[in-house]
Amino acid sequence: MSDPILSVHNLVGGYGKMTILNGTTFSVPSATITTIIGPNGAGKSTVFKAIFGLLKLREGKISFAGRDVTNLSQRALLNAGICYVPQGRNIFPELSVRHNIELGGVAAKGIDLPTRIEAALDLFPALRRKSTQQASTLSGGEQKQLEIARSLLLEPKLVLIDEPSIGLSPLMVQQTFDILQSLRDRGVTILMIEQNARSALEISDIGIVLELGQTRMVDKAERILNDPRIGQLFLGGAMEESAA
Ligand SMILES: Nc1ncnc2c1ncn2[C@@H]1O[C@H](COP(=O)(O)OP(=O)(O)OP(=O)(O)O)[C@@H](O)[C@H]1O
Repeated sequence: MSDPILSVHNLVGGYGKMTILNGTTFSVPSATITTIIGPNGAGKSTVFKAIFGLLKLREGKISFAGRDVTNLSQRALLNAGICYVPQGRNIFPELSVRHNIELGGVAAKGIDLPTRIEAALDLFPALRRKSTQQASTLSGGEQKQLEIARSLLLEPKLVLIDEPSIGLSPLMVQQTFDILQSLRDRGVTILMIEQNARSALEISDIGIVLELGQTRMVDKAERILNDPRIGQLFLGGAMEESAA
């Protein structure tokens, strides 16, 4: 496995007096898909907020591409090559598909925006077909693809993507995961959070199990998939259910 592009070490932080991250530590190898799984409330989204500078840490260190990026601003993190696709729908419904993609790059100086938009559309044939339509007319899966396309305009090295499969049909989930795999094959590192644990681990290189703000397991995704303890860790046996 390649060297880590991202390392988080002993992260401690939360909301007000509430501590959510309790010494979270893991590394993400370059050009892999790494998926974080864990029960509701484990702190998965909070880790992403910490990495993307949306949550000030009380302790810990985040290194990216050999550089300390702890508590940097979002602008600085975007410039460093990290982008973040949050949970839920985050598009501008009234604007066209193309215009939504363009917004991913407008703040950047000195980039060839039309070329980057074309490169993003090349990866998403459905978006190309509908590029002049209002984004509100896209299906849920296409809207998620639009968010991913927009996030690529700054040519990130690392994409943080939080539960991309929520609300999507199994076919759209598979299409979205296919896109993540093709990005990985182009050298982009993907760090994903997924409740749809089995499907996500099946396309991942590394799995991380987070519980109560602590890393319980980091291993090859295949080993996590086959680990009998995972069902128990999932409080309700999410893995067992999906395996049934
Ligand atoms: N802005 C906030 N203010 C206060 N508490 C919050 C905030 N965001 C999250 N929390 C709390 O922090 C804890 C961890 O939340 P987080 O969203 O990181 O968990 P998660 O593992 O991503 O869960 P899920 O799988 O349900 O999305 C939860 O108890 C949640 O209620």
